[in-house]
Amino acid sequence: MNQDELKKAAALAALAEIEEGSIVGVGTGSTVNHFIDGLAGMRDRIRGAVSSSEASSRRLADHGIPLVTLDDIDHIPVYVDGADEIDHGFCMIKGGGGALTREKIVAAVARRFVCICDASKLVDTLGRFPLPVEVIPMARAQVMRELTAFGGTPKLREGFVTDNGNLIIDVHGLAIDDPKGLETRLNQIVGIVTNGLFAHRGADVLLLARADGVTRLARD
Ligand SMILES: O=C(CO)[C@H](O)[C@H](O)COP(=O)(O)O
Repeated sequence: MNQDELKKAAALAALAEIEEGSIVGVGTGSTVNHFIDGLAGMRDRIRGAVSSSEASSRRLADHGIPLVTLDDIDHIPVYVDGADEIDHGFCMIKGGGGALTREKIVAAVARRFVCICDASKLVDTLGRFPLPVEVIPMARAQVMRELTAFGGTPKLREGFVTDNGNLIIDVHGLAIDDPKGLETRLNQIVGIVTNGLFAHRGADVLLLARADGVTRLARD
């Protein structure tokens, strides 16, 4: 199985996590695209979806899945999303697709976060994947100086603008031995909208695809 086939296997396994008649929280990325395609097959059994990006919204709409906004609801039973890295405590780095802010917002409204990954995403320590941060454009130089002081090497994602009209800076070389602490400290930097550490709100369930099948792991 290649990596995309593994992503698809994890994504389709997540369909079993969806509650009948519910609103589904939907993340962003190539793994989630497989999930959306699978969700289309059960669209008559859900009320609709809350999307975390324009790209996912378009794909959901193309499948005829009704879109719901957070103004219309007060909770989501299940949010399904991928990750760039996930550790054994279910803390994640997300934002490789640049949708981290809306992903964090939708995840915050969800009762359960179901993370769908191929096995290459499971790591002992987060940080080999550069940490994305979404930044207000006028603050970019100052934020880069602050991120350098954290010991990382910040690089602007050239030619990329988020769905919110902001920039993404990818921070290379961070040793993330305290994901919750770093998430909190990065949140203090003025000009950063969101950082890609999902540690305080980590995953609750991990569906991890390997060549011999998908394993369901639940947080204690
Ligand atoms: O956080 C994300 C998008 O902002 C994605 O979940 C993450 O980048 C994983 O993407 P893929 O499923 O394409 O490997």
